[in-house]
Amino acid sequence: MTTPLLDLRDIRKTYPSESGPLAVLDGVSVTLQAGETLALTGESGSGKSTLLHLSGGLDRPDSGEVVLEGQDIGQLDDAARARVRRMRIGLIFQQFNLVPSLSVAANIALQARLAGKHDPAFAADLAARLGLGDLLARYPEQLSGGQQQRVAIARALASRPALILADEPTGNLDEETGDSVLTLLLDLVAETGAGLLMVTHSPRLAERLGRRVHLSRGRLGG
Ligand SMILES: Nc1ncnc2c1ncn2[C@@H]1O[C@H](COP(=O)(O)OP(=O)(O)OP(=O)(O)O)[C@@H](O)[C@H]1O
Repeated sequence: MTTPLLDLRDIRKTYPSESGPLAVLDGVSVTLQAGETLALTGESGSGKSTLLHLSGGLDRPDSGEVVLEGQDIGQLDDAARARVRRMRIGLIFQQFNLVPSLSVAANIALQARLAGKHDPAFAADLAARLGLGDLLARYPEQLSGGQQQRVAIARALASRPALILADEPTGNLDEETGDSVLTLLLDLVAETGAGLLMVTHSPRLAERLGRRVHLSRGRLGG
């Protein structure tokens, strides 16, 4: 059997709250193979972003394993997890986290450069496909929210990640642009053999991915 790209095993995560510990994830297990696309749905506050953060090694579970390409990244220290993230993962979060002092072109190239994988032709192709070709010399503050979101997507993809983690990646785009950006994401997953775990509130968008799981009361259902 091939090693899964991402294997979440019995993940538990609790946050402190005024009314005592809040068990956000209460035994979550799911597997993603390379080349697969998985939609994660669930009500607001159900723990979708928490699960995405754990999958990307931005946080650690209280218990359970986050196994990326055979390695339990929950066991790694912060520096080692940051390295795995830089080299293997593309993050597209709701806060775009663009660097204000860098141009669009430099923002797009940033992670790929840090990973030693910058490919100018690929970066330019991504920018063009995301409709950013005329904006490369601008700075993030000179962009609309939807344009910033597309820069964040280009940056995440430019390093050719094995795993793409996306939190409402088309949330700031109108329906038509969102649909074409999702098409691009799916095309790139198909072209590069990456895996995609995508949070969405939209059943219509979730329907376009290969598999769907729903998070409710700390557990995953189909
Ligand atoms: N750092 C934190 N400290 C305490 N509680 C937190 C923390 N992060 C998240 N929570 C709580 O955990 C629960 C799950 O949050 P999370 O952001 O994962 O949900 P979500 O499903 O992504 O929500 P949304 O769809 O609204 O983005 C919420 O009740 C939230 O208030």
